[in-house]
Order: sequence, then structure tokens, then C-alpha cells
Amino acid sequence: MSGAVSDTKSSGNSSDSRNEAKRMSFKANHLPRKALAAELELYNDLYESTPIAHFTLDRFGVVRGTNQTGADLLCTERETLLGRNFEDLVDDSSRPTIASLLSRLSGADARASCEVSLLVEGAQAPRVRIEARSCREGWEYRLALVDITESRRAAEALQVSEARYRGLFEAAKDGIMIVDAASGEITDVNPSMIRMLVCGREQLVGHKLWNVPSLSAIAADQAEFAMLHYNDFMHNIDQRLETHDGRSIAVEVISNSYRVNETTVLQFNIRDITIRKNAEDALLKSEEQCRTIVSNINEYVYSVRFENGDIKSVYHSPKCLDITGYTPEEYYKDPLLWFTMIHEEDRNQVVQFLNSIFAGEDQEPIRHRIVHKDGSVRWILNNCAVQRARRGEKVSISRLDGFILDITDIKRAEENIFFLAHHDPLTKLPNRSTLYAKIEQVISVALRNRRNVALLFLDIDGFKQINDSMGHDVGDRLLQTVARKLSDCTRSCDVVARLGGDEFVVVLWDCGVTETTLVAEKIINAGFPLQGTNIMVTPSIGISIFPEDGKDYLALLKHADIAMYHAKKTGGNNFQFFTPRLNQMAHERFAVEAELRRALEHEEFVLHYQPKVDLVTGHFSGMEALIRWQHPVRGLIMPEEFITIAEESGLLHQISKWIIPTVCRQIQQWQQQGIGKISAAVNLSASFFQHRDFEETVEASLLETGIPPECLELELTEATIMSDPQRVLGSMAAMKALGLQLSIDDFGIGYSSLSYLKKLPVDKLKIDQSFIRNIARDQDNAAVVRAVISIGRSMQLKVIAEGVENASQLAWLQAEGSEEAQGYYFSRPLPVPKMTALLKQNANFLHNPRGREQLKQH
Ligand SMILES: Nc1nc2c(ncn2[C@@H]2O[C@H](COP(=O)(O)O[C@H]3[C@@H](O)[C@H](n4cnc5c(=O)[nH]c(N)nc54)O[C@@H]3COP(=O)(O)O)[C@@H](O)[C@H]2O)c(=O)[nH]1
Repeated sequence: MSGAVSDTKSSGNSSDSRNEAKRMSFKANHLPRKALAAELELYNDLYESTPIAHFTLDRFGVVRGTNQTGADLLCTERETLLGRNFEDLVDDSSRPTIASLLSRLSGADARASCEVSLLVEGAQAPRVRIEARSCREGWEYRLALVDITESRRAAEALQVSEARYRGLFEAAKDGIMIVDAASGEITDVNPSMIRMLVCGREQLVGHKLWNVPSLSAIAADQAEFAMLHYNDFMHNIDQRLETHDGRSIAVEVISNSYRVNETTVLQFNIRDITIRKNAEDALLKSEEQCRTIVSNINEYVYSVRFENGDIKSVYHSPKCLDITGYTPEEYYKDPLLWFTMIHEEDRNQVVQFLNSIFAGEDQEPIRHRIVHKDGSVRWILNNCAVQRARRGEKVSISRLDGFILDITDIKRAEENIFFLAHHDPLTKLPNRSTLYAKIEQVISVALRNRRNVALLFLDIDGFKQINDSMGHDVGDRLLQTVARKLSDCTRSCDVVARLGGDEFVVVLWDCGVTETTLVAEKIINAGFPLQGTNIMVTPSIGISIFPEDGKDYLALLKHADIAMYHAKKTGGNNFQFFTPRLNQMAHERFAVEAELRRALEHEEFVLHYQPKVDLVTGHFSGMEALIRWQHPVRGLIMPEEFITIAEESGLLHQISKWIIPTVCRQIQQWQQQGIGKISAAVNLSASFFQHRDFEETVEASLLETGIPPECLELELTEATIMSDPQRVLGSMAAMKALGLQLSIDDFGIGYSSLSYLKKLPVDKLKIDQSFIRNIARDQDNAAVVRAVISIGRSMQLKVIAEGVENASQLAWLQAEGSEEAQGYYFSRPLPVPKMTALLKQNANFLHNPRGREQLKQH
């Protein structure tokens, strides 16, 4: 450490010392010797024991005297110091200082001071302050050395400490602001504070805290500042400051007060937490959003933790209340509550599911039932995943997170869809596909156990007519009644199914002919009451038995169908077991059907015409077209053999579409041959009459041939009319509007009421030939014919009697006033060439036997 010299010019102080010397010399001259000795001793004592080291140097800087303190300071004996150059007693760096000091002392009463480090062998050099003056007119220098080692060290330490704290203050990342507690004036701020508030130092330091707008959030006025001071310590973690460039920053402020040099200061440590706060806010917001989402979604979200084998509820979203009836709090209280509410029949399944999830297997969400707090059973979809925790080598399941969706409605809808897919919606009976599956199952069990299975094929008699005439609602209710009655007549192990329409199947397990007969009789006897009427609707039942009548479902169904057809053919309201004979008949029928198709393709159908006779004139009143099948092998086949099959197979539709234009063309030809205006009647099947093709076919035929419409006559049976009265009536009106003639065929055997008859736009009633046959002998028949003739007359309808085979029948009819007749008596149905010849002869069937000639020839 270098020495330092302070130059002190001689002043009042040097005159004081001069006065002191004078006083001493006066004392020496004037005091008595003893007193003088005592005084000298006192001064000597003071000189030696003073803590100030005194050195007397000659004007060359050589030590001429020192006190004990000087020797002690240099850790040596006084004698070793005497005669040494004082410069040698200081360290190297201090020597120039001593040289400078001594040079300044040269002159009387000069004074100077400096700081130097002494040179002490083997010890730390003491630092001393030297106050020096020259004495004896500059021949001697007196130096007073004060040891300032400790004070200098303390000052240095203080300096270091101050520098350290200043460094901390300057380098601190937080803003630091020092405020005088009494005045509120900001006395210091660190750079971070300035940066944080984006301002200059001068905008803060020297200002009252509350006058700095950016700090108003800390203390808006003096009163608030006083409160801060009063509180001594304050920690505010949620404050916002406005920076000088207009931004809002989030800060955490800590203030405390302490005393410095008798004054109290407040120190504010201000940390910019904007980024953290924003992140926290964003996190809070996102957590809030998540919570809102989770609270509002339809799923019940849950999370449970596993801790040392215990289950702890972590989270249960509010939706759990809706789905399970329990609140989240109830789950937090009892983490096993969730397990206890699983439907007991589904518990094993859920345990298996959880085990496989825990084992790390991929699992589809599980569907199972729970028992709601209100006792109702709910279906839920439970989807979960496990979280694993690793502790060293050990991996354990730490959490189970999942969501639960109430699928009760979906499940019900699925069950409904499943039911609808497998059942008939009207009767709720199994449908065709379910029946197939069930019967296959029943057959395989029967095969293994050598048991019989009976299949009953049931069709409701006259269902179409009921449905058409009484409406579909009545028909539907009838089908429901049939379903119920069939179920009542069978056991739970049997199967009752609806195939569609009015067709039902009953499968009887382990039933042979005897048992099946009993069940069939039970069904027939039960009958099916038609709602709102006294009518008991009846079924026709065909029965096939496994294994005799078929080894599989299709064979059994086909054979039962054949048997049912036979039951229907034999009048309905009965049951018929399948027999090989029935099978043969069915085969024959199928063969005919196939042949009919071929016949249609090869145009093997021909029309024969039978005259209708005017009983007044005896001439043609018209004719009836009657179909024949000119079979290439079997010859001419009469309609009785094929019409029904054609009708049932739908072929009659095609045939009728051929008949109408053929008849029209024939009339046209006869007209072209000059035969004159002749009409021909066509028999119409109910199905064709109701078909949309019908009106089109008639119109097209009339248009094509140009024959007068009244030359075409349509014969409809009462059954045709009653099959769908509304529709048929509409078509009849349309035909009438075209100008066609309409007649009711086979009149008298049906059930036309007179009131209904009045509504029909018909021209003619054709009395069924069954009444004519025994007309002379059978009073009832005669009465019917008389009544029909009378009805015709009263309703201004023509009446024609068919099936007239002999003169007496003719005579009877003539006597009763019948206007027209048709029958073998006049002529059998004739092929076109013969009919053409007859027409050309203009035969009189009453007087001229030529008509009857035709009968003989035919
Ligand atoms: N939908 C259609 N049905 C038709 C058509 N052609 C005929 N048929 C129907 O077939 C049934 C049998 O007809 P068919 O064998 O031709 O017999 C007709 C006459 O031959 C027979 N007839 C006439 N006179 C007498 C007689 O004096 N004695 C007697 N035993 N039979 C006689 O009657 C049948 C005509 O009856 P109808 O039709 O009621 O006038 C028959 O039901 C035909 O309707 C066709 O093209 N389409």
C-alpha cells in the first residue's frame, strides 16, 4: 500500500506549540527543582505510554528518538531504531511518500502528514498515519504515528461490502427502488427497474413515489404510501403497473423498511411476472375451458388413482350425477362406489375387461349395465386407459382415466332395430329370416335326438276380400288376432312366425301326426273373430312333418304349402297333411304352368265363339268368346283345365291381353266380311280387370280396329265385382263411358245385394247355367230364374239365360219372358271358320234347325 502525504501549512496550530514550549521553558526556569522533576516524570510517562508512536528525526531523516509505542509498533527494541534512516522503517511503496514528507518539513514550523505502511519483519505491515512537524528551526522533525491498520481495514471492508451490494443492486434482475420513508422520495432505482418501466432514471429518482404515474398501483397518494411504511413489510403478488410506453405488466412487489444513518428507507423489490402470469392465466383459462367442456359434454369423465393398493378418486365430472345418480362428492368419499353400481350380471365381464386393460391389452370400449341410484338399469359405454408409473425396475398402474357415455337409448334403439329386423312389426312374431334360423336349429336338434318336427303352413281364407272390402285396418287387426290365437294354441318351445301377408307358419317341436292333428284342430276350432262383425274367419292349414316330408326347412315349407293349397282348394277351414299324391298334383300343376308359358310364347291359344240368341227374333243377339288351348300333343284343351292355374300363376293377365285385341280384330274382320254389326262378349278375370293394363288394352284395341265400342261386351262375375268393389266400379264406369256393354256373369250364385246392383253400370244379367239345368223340375231354381228376370225387367236390364240345352228349357224361359239365351241347344262354342259360316247364314235359331245342326256337328 502506497503512502499518502497531506500537506499542512503551519497555522494557528504551530503557534500553539511554540507557546507550549515557552510555557515549558518558563516552568523549568521558574518552578522549584522537585516540582520540575515531578512534572518531567509525568510528561515522560505520558510520552511513553501514549498510544501514539513518536519519532524524532534529524533534518536528514535519521531517527534520533522514539517512545516505547514507536518501538512496539515496529516490533523491535527502541535502541535498534535509533540512528536508522526513517525511510528504511517503511515498506518500499511508502518510501517516496516519506521522502516527500521530509522534503515538506524542511523549513521552520512546517507541518505535513501522510499515510504509509511500516516495515515489520515477520508480521503484517501496520498502516499508520503520520502527523509531522519541524522543530528547532527546521533542525529536527517530530513525527506522531497513529496506527490506522484496523480502521483502514474496516473502511476497506466497508468499501468492498458496499461495492458488492451495489453490484447486486445494479445487476439484480428484479427492479429495486429505494424510497425515503419520511418524504416518499425515490432515492435510488436499479437498471432493471428502469428497463421494466421503460423510462429514464430521472423520471423516477427524486420524485415522490405517488407522483410517478407508472407506480400509482403501488401507492396512489401519500396516504397509501404511509400505509406501506406502516406495514413495514408487504408482499403483493397480484399487481399491475403501467409502463411508460403504455403497456400493462404484472408484477410481484415486496417492500420492506430499514434504517440507514438515522433515516428510514423503504426498499421495493419488483419482479416482472407478466410472462408467468400470462402463462398462468392461459393455463387457468384452458383449465377452465377444459372444465367447462368436460362439464358440458355428454360423457361422464373420471379419473382414479392407485396408491399402495388403494383406489382414490381424482376426478368425476358433474355428468356422473345424470348418468349414475351419484354426485362427484359421493365418489370422492367412496372410490369403490363405481364398482358396486355395476349390474351384477355384468360384473365378471367388467372385471375381465379391466384385467386385460391392466395387462396392457388393447380393448374396445366395454358396454355394460349399471344400476342407477334411482334403481333403474342403464346401459353405458365405458372407455378407459391406464397410466403407468415406473419406480426403478418396477412399473405399476398409477391411474385409470376414462369416460362413460349413457347408451341406454341407443341400446334400446338397437334392440328395437334388432327386433324389427327379426320380427314382423304388425304381429311382433318372428319374421321369415328368424323363422329360417330357428327352424334350422330345431331341425338339427331333432336330427340328433331322432324327434319329429311339424311345420304348419297357415293361410287365412278370403283374407284379400276382407282386406279390400273392409279396409286395411280391419285386415291388420285380424292378422294380430291370428298371431295371438296361434301363440295361445302352441307351447313356448314351439315357434309361431309370420311369413308375410296372411301366411303364418307354426313349428311344433317333437310332434308327430297325432299331436299335430290335435294342435291343428285346436287352431281350426279357435277361429278368428273379425272385429266389429259376427264373422269368424277361418284358416287353411297345410302340414309337413320332419323328417318324412322333408329334411330341411325349404322342403318342409314347400310341402306344407302344397298341402295348404289343397286344403284351400277343398273349401278352406280345414287342415291337410302333405302326401305324395298332393306332391304329384302340385308337380302336375307346376308342369301345366310351365306348359302354359310355352303355349303363350308359341301362340297356342285360340278363341271359339258361342252364339247368344234373341228369343224374340231367333237371330244372333251376340256371341261369347271362349278360350281353348290347341295343345300340339294333347289336342284341344278346355279352359276348365288351365284357367285356374293360369289365373293363380298370373299368366291369365298375359292371356287376357291377347284375348281382347283378338276379339276386336275378329269383330272387325266379320264386319269387313259384310256380316254386319255383331257384338262379342269377353270373360274377364278379376285380377286383369283391376290391373292398370286393362283400360289401356281395351282402348288400344278399339282404336286399332275402329269397331263400335258397343260391339265389345265384358262379362264379369259377381265374385270379380266383389273382390274390390270400389276399384271394379271405377273401371266399370270407365268402360261404360267408352261405350262398352257390361254384363254380370253367373248371376244368382253370388251375393250381390239389390241395393248394390243398382249402383253398377251394367246392361245385362246372365243367369248362371246351374239354375237352367233342372229348371222344369227344381222349383227353387225356377224361382231364382223368375226372380232374376223380374229384377232385370224392373231395373231395365237385359236378362240372358245360359246353359240352355233343350227345347223344354227354352220353352220355359220364353214363357217366363226371358229375352236372350245361350246354350248347346242353339250351338256349342265354334271355331272362327264355323262361326263365320253360321253368321253368314244369318241363322234363325228358333225356327231354323241349322243352329242345332251345328250342335250335332260339333
Ligand atoms: N277369364 C276367362 N274365362 C274363360 C274364358 N273362356 C272361357 N272361360 C271360362 O272357362 C269356363 C269354362 O268355359 P268353357 O269350357 O268354354 O264353357 C263355356 C261354355 O262352353 C259352357 N256352355 C255354354 N252352353 C252350355 C250348355 O248348354 N251346357 C253346358 N254344360 N255348358 C255350356 O259354359 C261356359 C261359358 O260360361 P260363362 O262364361 O259363364 O258364360 C267358364 O267359366 C268360362 O267363363 C276366357 O277367355 N277368359
